[in-house]
Amino acid sequence: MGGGELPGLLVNEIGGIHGILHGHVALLKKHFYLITMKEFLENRKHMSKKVQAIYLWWHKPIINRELLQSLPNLKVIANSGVGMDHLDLKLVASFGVKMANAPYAVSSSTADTGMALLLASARRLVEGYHVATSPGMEYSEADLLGVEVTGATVGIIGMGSIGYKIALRAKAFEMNILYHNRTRRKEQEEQAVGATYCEKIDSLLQQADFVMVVVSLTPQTHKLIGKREMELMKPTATLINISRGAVVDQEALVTALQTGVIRAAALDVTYPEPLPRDHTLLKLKNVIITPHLGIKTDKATYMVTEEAVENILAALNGLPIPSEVLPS
Ligand SMILES: O=CC(=O)O
Repeated sequence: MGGGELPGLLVNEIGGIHGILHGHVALLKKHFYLITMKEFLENRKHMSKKVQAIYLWWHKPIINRELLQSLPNLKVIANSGVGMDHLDLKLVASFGVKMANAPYAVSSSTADTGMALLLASARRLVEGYHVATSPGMEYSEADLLGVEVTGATVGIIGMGSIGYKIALRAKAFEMNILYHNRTRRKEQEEQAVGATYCEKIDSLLQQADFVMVVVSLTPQTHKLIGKREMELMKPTATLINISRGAVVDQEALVTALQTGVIRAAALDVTYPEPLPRDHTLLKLKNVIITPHLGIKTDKATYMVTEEAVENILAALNGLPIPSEVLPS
């Protein structure tokens, strides 16, 4: 069995779709005795006492009451990303277990995903790809006319670390920047990226050519962007969502895209993920969808593991957890 004195870390699997990447195993093994869910389930009695921490990779393993009840020595659950909507925070806290996310590691790569979608939609990259790779395909010049990004207005909803990095990038593209956030950023921070605060989301929606949704999914932000909000947007505006699918009312979005209420959408997140094969969103020409590419770069995924290691070690040593998440 092995494991020595190292604290036991439960992970869903190594490799595969829901498993930590092989390149991270050495880093984790330096600090922890790794236990996969398969090993745990095969030898539950022995393993359950060893587990002191869980590392969630893409929402796995699934944390429920039964699992929490079976882990008497569990002290902390560390997430490999920033969004914690997949976890019942109150339930976990009721077991005296701490939680942490990884906001620093993900901010640049996720902001890049947002900008990539903005540019791809503005300049009709996907339609252009189909034209270029289908010789003989009929199209008119007008079919590929895009929207000029320079001088356009981006409205960022959610100005946390990812939103701020989007503003930095938008500034480099000479865009006008509006933002909405629960709390206003400091004046120096606004000035550094040239961002203007909109206290009301409505005024941002009315002015933006590109609306970028970056908020976390909470009961307060569920379907934050619905029919009413889309109708406030300009008919020439594009909606970009890199947060969670459920922040946007997807039925309302389909109608808005079909009836010209808004120009286009670019979505890295949907509900469910992936969408069923026959979903209308997959058939609309004015939509770009990517499979939750968010943080997925080699560097960012490694950094989330480093951030998780830091968080877990702090929790196990009774020190303040750098990115602790508390139930609200
Ligand atoms: O989706 C990615 C994250 O929550 O960091």
